[in-house]
Amino acid sequence: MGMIECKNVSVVYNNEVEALHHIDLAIKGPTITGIIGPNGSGKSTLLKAILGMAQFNGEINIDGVTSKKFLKKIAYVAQKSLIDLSFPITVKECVSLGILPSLGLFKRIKKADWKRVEKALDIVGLREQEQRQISALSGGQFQRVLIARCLVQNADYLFLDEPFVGVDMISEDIIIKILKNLRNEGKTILIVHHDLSKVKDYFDQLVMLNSKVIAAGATAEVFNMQNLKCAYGENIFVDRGE
Ligand SMILES: Nc1ncnc2c1ncn2[C@@H]1O[C@H](COP(=O)(O)OP(=O)(O)OP(=O)(O)O)[C@@H](O)[C@H]1O
Repeated sequence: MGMIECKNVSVVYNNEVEALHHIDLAIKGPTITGIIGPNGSGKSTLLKAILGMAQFNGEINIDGVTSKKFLKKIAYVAQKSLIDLSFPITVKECVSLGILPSLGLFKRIKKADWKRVEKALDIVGLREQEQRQISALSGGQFQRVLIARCLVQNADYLFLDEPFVGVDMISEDIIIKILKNLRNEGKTILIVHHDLSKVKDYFDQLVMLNSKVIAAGATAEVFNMQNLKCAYGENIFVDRGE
């Protein structure tokens, strides 16, 4: 239980940008695994490939089964920039969307489900804000709403893309504590992350990317100067014109 395997996975966008190059990985849960690497190194693409949102060559299995059959078991929070905050919906309604994947077509949300929504709002500390519009929240509060939605979904796998960007320290602390609890309950959590200062505190495993896998494994073994230089070496920024 809790094994994500990528075998010889490559992703090429528009026949020209090779975002991932022959990725071989085995991530064993329960874990909070950080995916780090410079801009454009394929971090988001790796999550999207596992989720079936990016076309790939190679093979991706979860618990030994092709990942496409697993989509219901993965809760996913995309990069914040991709989410429409102006959508007119309350905090509580937004969290209740996490119930939909497990709900049959045209079935209504039951009382017990609303209780789960309320419990999730308690955990992220937003119960008192449940009737507010999401557009009125701070970045950190909104990220907590998205975490609450994942809690309601009760997925075995949780993928978060840059969850701490534009998030205040209090929210970040609340979120990381929740994630550590989830890991301790047996979940497998993958986080795309760019702030290297927190890596040792947050992640028990790391995948260091630069289109290829530079290193992967326990944070204590992978997070060293040699690997960092290999992943973040000067040339990559120049090559990509950034
Ligand atoms: N939909 C797309 N179409 C074309 N090219 C894409 C697409 N998505 C990503 N790319 C390119 O693929 C490469 C990897 O992108 P990706 O977003 O996976 O990297 P990243 O490491 O998550 O970057 P960042 O840290 O900037 O978010 C980049 O060169 C990017 O420009």
